[in-house]
Amino acid sequence: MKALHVVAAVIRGTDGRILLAQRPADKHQGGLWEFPGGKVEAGEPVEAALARELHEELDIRVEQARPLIEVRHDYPDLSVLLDVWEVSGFAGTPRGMEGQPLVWAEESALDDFQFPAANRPIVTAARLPADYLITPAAGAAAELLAGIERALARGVRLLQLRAPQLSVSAYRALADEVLALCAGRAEVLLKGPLAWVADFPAAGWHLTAAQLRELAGAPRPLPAGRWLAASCHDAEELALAAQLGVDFATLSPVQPTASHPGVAPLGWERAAELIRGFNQPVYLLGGLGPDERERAWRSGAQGVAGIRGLWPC
Ligand SMILES: Nc1nc2c([nH]c(=O)n2[C@H]2C[C@H](O)[C@@H](COP(=O)(O)OP(=O)(O)OP(=O)(O)O)O2)c(=O)[nH]1
Ligand SMILES: [Mg+2]
Repeated sequence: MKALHVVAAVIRGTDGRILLAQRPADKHQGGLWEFPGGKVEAGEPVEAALARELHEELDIRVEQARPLIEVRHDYPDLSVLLDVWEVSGFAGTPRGMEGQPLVWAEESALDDFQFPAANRPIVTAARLPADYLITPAAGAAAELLAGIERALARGVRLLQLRAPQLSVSAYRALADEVLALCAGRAEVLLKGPLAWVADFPAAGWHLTAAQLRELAGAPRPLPAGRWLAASCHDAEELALAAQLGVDFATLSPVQPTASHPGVAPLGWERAAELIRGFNQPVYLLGGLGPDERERAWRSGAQGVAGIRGLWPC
């Protein structure tokens, strides 16, 4: 089958809205909305292709960009590798140089647009931040709550409430408080038995690798509007996560960690290779913090997950 390498851009305005363009009716995936971009030419560096396509199609000059996600998709007639970058700085005012309609869409309104089938993971990646905070496995409920409040003040937008130090009833009570505190400010994923899912309708769910294995072959246990993530450590778990339809995964441990001294780390190269085989956003985890965010992006990840550096002491 014909294979295409395409570069596409999630272009974000200063108000957070995202620029979409409508594909001409007579082209492949015609009439659908897309993230602006086009074919990478033979031998052309991807970043150069990004700059060229956005200049040709929108008359803008890219000033700030970082890799967001790579998506592989097989259409019946064509297989595409979409190399998606987030563009957060540009010069000029975008205009449709090929006559294509443009629209600045709110993140929350992206579901109202019809995209090509390959774009689902891109929409997910566009909605997720670069950092995924996991709460520390020590401390009383009140301390965790105070820490989360400080993290919110610092701009944390996605967090996993993990508190193995608490009893079941203390965890569930804390979950209610955390969800109330985070409402409208950050997305919260809980950990625990799937039997609890209906008790916390505002929460997403973060599955352990053991839960993933138990769910093998089952349908997605949460509706599409609620975040579903899973902890993965190898290709097999990533495959189970993909099969279950998770929105994103964590992949660990990338580096040695004090909390899991006996576990061999994946290392950066293996992590990047595993990410290439998985079509949804991945947060890298294990001995990482904001200092490794850039390296995580270059490895194909959405960003970093963790406590260190993200948890405000
Ligand atoms: N730009 C872009 N292409 C996408 C998206 N989703 C998706 O499946 N595609 C597919 C559709 C096309 O098969 C291919 C992009 O090719 P294209 O026709 O836009 O390439 P181009 O801009 O270089 O166009 P042309 O000069 O060849 O006319 O990738 C998306 O969000 N943005
Ligand atoms: Mg194009």
